[in-house]
Amino acid sequence: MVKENIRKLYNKAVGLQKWLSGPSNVQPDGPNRPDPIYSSWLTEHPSALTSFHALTSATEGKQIVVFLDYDGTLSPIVNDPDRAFMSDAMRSAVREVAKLFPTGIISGRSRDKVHGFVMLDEVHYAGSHGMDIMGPPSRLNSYDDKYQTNTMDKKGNEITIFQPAKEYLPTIKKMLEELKQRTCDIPGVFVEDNRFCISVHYRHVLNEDYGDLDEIIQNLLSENPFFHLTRGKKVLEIRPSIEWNKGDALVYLLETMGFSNSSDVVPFYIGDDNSDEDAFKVLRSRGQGHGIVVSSSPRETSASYSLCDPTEVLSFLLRLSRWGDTLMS
Ligand SMILES: O=P(O)(O)OC[C@H]1O[C@H](O[C@H]2O[C@H](CO)[C@@H](O)[C@H](O)[C@H]2O)[C@H](O)[C@@H](O)[C@@H]1O
Repeated sequence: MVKENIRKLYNKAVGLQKWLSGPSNVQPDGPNRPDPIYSSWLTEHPSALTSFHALTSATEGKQIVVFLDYDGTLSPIVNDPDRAFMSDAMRSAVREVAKLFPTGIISGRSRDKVHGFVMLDEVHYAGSHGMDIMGPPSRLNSYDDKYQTNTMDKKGNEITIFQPAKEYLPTIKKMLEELKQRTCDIPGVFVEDNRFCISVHYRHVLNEDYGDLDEIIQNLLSENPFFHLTRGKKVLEIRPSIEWNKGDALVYLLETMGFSNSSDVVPFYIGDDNSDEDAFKVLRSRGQGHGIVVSSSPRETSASYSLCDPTEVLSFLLRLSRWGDTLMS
């Protein structure tokens, strides 16, 4: 009860601060304008950069595994989803990290699209919010064989593809076409095919048209009751209602990497959006590793640490690889 009241007060304070600072995102204040609410949030979710020593010293003798979200984490949020490119510096930092620690990228994008942006063969990919995983070769029999295929990648390496929403693909394709057709008269809508889920971007939709878009989506969902809606940054996402999310993908990848029951593994998960909270929750409930939320304003999160933006993510990854290098030498 007391905890609940504190949470309500905290939310009110955050709401009040957002209202005072206008409609745009609250940015962390520079050194000249200390932001008390952000500072107080940082005491709960310390910067992974300033806490780097604490974060890594507890990993001695253990295997670090790195999980990364894509949009808003490895690339900045931009107006055009097709142009959310990753910088060469970020790519090289991820490559260096992946040489030292097993690394997976878990994105809401389709697996092919996120691979196309990242362009690294050193990492494992999970697209469609974890519903399309390309991981190490797996003989895991706790997962249904009908969703798991052992195959070879383009370079002849053994891999496993795990697609727990496989049977919904034909319906998703129909829904995608329906949505494109039904929203074509609403200026600014962008319907993105993420293979096992559909992203409906409304960043460029006028406020007065939003109601029409919402109605179209609600109608489509009532015609397809086995699907539900989740929300991200100016995006509505239609997903099959299976019990599978980024947190499950993290567990699956850990298992296929050979760390299923290991207490000697420390997973780091870095992400910025609502869907990443599923992974933070898994780490918290397993009492394992560290969730690191990318956010420049206070928000409710199950992550323990924070980074302000992708630039800080880059600094963190560079530091991690430098630190990892010293361990190897
Ligand atoms: O799980 P993620 O890798 O973070 O993907 C989540 C969604 O990210 C993309 O949309 C977001 O980023 C766009 C580019 O910066 C931005 O324009 C959009 O407003 C954001 O919502 C992506 O386009 C979606 O498909 C992903 O599901």
